[in-house]
Amino acid sequence: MIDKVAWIRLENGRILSTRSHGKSVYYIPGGKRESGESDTDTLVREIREELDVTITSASTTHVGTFQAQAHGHPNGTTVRMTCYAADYEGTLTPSSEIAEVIWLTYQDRGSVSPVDQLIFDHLHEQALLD
Ligand SMILES: Nc1nc2c([nH]c(=O)n2[C@H]2C[C@H](O)[C@@H](COP(=O)(O)OP(=O)(O)OP(=O)(O)O)O2)c(=O)[nH]1
Repeated sequence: MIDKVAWIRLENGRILSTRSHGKSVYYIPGGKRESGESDTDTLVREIREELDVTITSASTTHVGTFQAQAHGHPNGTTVRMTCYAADYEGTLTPSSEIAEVIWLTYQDRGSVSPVDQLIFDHLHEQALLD
């Protein structure tokens, strides 16, 4: 089980997503918990690493926890994404490992990983994602 914390950032009915160099599938920003870290610790650290902005810890709101086959891993490897909405400070600036930052809608569901498809379904049902 891969344990990840992810940032659900919705603006104008679109969700902030990233694509790493050499990949064709978009990911919701976030990453793996390191030992002893809280959800918020992981979220703040990973989002600073990926996008050079500071998540406002006090604003984090749990959106849901979703799990599915981990993209790019052998069959049977599961990724669990604990998802939070949160405000941030700074200017979104992709790190060198990120090729593209993009705002996706539900129409892009076919271009995201299996766990993100579950998240897209949830957000669309809640009328948060266009
Ligand atoms: N961040 C993120 N990871 C995702 C998403 N969807 C999805 O299947 N994953 C998967 C991809 C990998 O199969 C799995 C774990 O990735 P990995 O173990 O290769 O992660 P990594 O070394 O790059 O670690 P990290 O930077 O994310 O902490 O997480 C997503 O939307 N966002």
